[in-house]
Amino acid sequence: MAELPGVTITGASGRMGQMLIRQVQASDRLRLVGAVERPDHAWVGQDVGAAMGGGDIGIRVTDDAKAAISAADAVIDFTAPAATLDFAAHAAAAGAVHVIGTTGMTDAEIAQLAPFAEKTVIVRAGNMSLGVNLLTQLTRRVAAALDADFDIEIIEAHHNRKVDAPSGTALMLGEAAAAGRGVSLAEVSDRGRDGMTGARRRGDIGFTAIRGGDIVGEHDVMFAADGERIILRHVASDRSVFARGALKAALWGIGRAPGAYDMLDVLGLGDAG
Ligand SMILES: NC(=O)C1=CN([C@@H]2O[C@H](COP(=O)(O)OP(=O)(O)OC[C@H]3O[C@@H](n4cnc5c(N)ncnc54)[C@H](OP(=O)(O)O)[C@@H]3O)[C@@H](O)[C@H]2O)C=CC1
Ligand SMILES: O=C(O)C1=N[C@H](C(=O)O)C[C@H](O)C1
Repeated sequence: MAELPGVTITGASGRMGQMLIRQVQASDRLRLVGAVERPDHAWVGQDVGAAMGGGDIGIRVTDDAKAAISAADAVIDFTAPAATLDFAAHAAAAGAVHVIGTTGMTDAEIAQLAPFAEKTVIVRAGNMSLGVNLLTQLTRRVAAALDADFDIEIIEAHHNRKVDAPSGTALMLGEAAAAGRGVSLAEVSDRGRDGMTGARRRGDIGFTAIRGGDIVGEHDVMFAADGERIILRHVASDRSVFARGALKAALWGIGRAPGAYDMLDVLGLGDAG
């Protein structure tokens, strides 16, 4: 019987890294072949199952990302922007599918991925859940149906360890709303209100970030007009929704032509806007 496709997980000790390892171990379609952490991390050299508090699973955490990615058909990467760019170079050289969940990347960092997407499949999304990707399509439709009498506000809430704001999901939703309105998000984005801001500019898309406790990820898209409001909401209560999407993306990408893709491609939602 042919071996299952092998997957390497970067940022193995992280919140998402551990969730991804559990999901790959539970999968009957993928097998874990690598677990990467940064040099000097306490987990390096340990069996990743034991490091996570369980029994040995036969995969040692390594700081040799190049070797671990070369040994895999796909790498699933929820880490940090600089690390993701390093892993992209290794994935492109090895022809491994690179599933990127990392958020907080600047436009310049995202642009640096383009040459790697000529060599391998990159699937990148600020949120890998089915629900949020569907919500982007709903947001786009509602924004297209309403004029700028409806102020669009995106409110996101996350745990107190999150380092980037607005969340990657909030930005996806902002892009969807802007696309629905036929405007550029860069031109209408209002991210930082503090002090004497002046009245709200008609047509702006506003962002608010809440950080607290162990909130997994919550996003509201509010369309507020005089006398009425529409609120589209997604609540993630378990990180497995992101991990399951990432595994789906890895499987979808294996054997596909190189290119830059997102979860709408993976989920077949691309034409629903
Ligand atoms: N797209 C999506 O669906 C989702 C995206 N995310 C995003 O995923 C990212 C990670 O989130 P989360 O798991 O909560 O964060 P964590 O901080 O818990 O995990 C990040 C992990 O990446 C590791 N890391 C950072 N740099 C390197 C490196 N150079 N080499 C190897 N490992 C490295 C960190 O190690 P160390 O601790 O030593 O720094 C840590 O283990 C964030 O950008 C988050 O926004 C999260 C959930 C869903
Ligand atoms: O950091 C997180 O936790 C999350 N990050 C993603 C984002 O920035 O939108 C996705 C999810 O909301 C959880």
